[in-house]
Amino acid sequence: MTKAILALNAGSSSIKFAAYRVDGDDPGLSLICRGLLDRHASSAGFTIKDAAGKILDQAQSAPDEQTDPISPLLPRLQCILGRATLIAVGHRVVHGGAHFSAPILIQDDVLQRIDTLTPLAPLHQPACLAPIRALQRARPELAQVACFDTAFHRDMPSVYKRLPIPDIGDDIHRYGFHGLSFEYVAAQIGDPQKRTVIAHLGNGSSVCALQDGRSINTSMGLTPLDGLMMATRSGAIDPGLLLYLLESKGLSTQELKDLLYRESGLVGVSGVSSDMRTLLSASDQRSRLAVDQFCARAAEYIAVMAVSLGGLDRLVFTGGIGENSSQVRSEISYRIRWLGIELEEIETNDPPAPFRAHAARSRCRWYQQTKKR
Ligand SMILES: Nc1ncnc2c1ncn2[C@@H]1O[C@H](COP(=O)(O)OP(=O)(O)O)[C@@H](O)[C@H]1O
Ligand SMILES: CC(=O)OP(=O)(O)O
Ligand SMILES: [Mg+2]
Repeated sequence: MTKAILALNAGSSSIKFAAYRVDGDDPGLSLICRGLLDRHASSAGFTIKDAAGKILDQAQSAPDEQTDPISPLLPRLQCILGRATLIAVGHRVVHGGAHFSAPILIQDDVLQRIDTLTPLAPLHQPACLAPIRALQRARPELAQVACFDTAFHRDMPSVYKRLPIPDIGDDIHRYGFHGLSFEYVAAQIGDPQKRTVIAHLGNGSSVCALQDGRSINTSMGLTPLDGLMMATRSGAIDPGLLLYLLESKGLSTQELKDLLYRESGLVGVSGVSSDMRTLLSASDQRSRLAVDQFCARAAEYIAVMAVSLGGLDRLVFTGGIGENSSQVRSEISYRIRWLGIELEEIETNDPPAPFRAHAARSRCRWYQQTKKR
């Protein structure tokens, strides 16, 4: 029997997935297909491509992703898998809280614990849980495994992990997110002795400082609301503003949550869109300001990470914006040119695919993860 496994990454604006054939007993994996289910209103739909990038299946309108994002895709996926039998699914789960710092087989108690973390990641935990529950109903025989974004940051030193507040609970500290992405990039680029900052710029954005291949600091904290300005999230903001809005402007907790998680960031400043593609092609002042602010905040946090590392040897861009927008990469790099880095695009096979190096006239090397959808 040919076996296959599915990897699912439920992000805040998309679900990405990839199916792999499990080859032999010594588990080698070969990519069968990969896909993207886009939740943006302007580009909603899904695409499935084979390993060479050829489109195998496509539809314009996204399935009802809130209630059941994945079941409508299953028969289409099975068609592509042919006679290969799907045996397991690995899920990216954004918050692992204090309980989970390694992948775990999902059983009812695990599911409940993941759900209790919803207040700490309200855009993400429900988006991660929906496909897990849908697959439990549709394919109860499948093994489902949760892999946590927070796990990569578990050994951050106390100076960056601790929140500067009194002790109010062992589980209240900075966690950091996008860990699966950072871990993958770290493995791909090698040379762990280099002081490296990875900028994951997507619908959610964060940066990570890597020393000896491990996370020592990152811009997100207890929740994925901290740090950089994002598509719909404010990022770090004066905590006094929150008290003022609650006390003096009469906002309810729900209104405040919506404001910070869904109505701020690129969409809040531009008043137009949360999608960087739309803003880059717009010419109005507010869209321009939103892009400038996004780049300025990203540059500021890269500099913060460089302080944690005591310098910077290498900067890596990844995520939907980081991979695809040379304009954003250039604008950010211009703002941190004083760190002694210049952006010069060169193509090289070193480091290995899927990275393309941008390098390196002075002390820093730049990488871009190439499009592989
Ligand atoms: N060519 C592009 N230029 C600029 N931004 C892009 C481009 N392609 C995708 N993006 C941005 O990437 C974002 C999605 O990032 P991604 O990391 O894929 O999302 P998620 O956080 O949901 O996983 C989109 O909202 C869009 O703004
Ligand atoms: C943690 C986070 O912000 O994830 P995403 O980029 O998928 O929104
Ligand atoms: Mg993402």
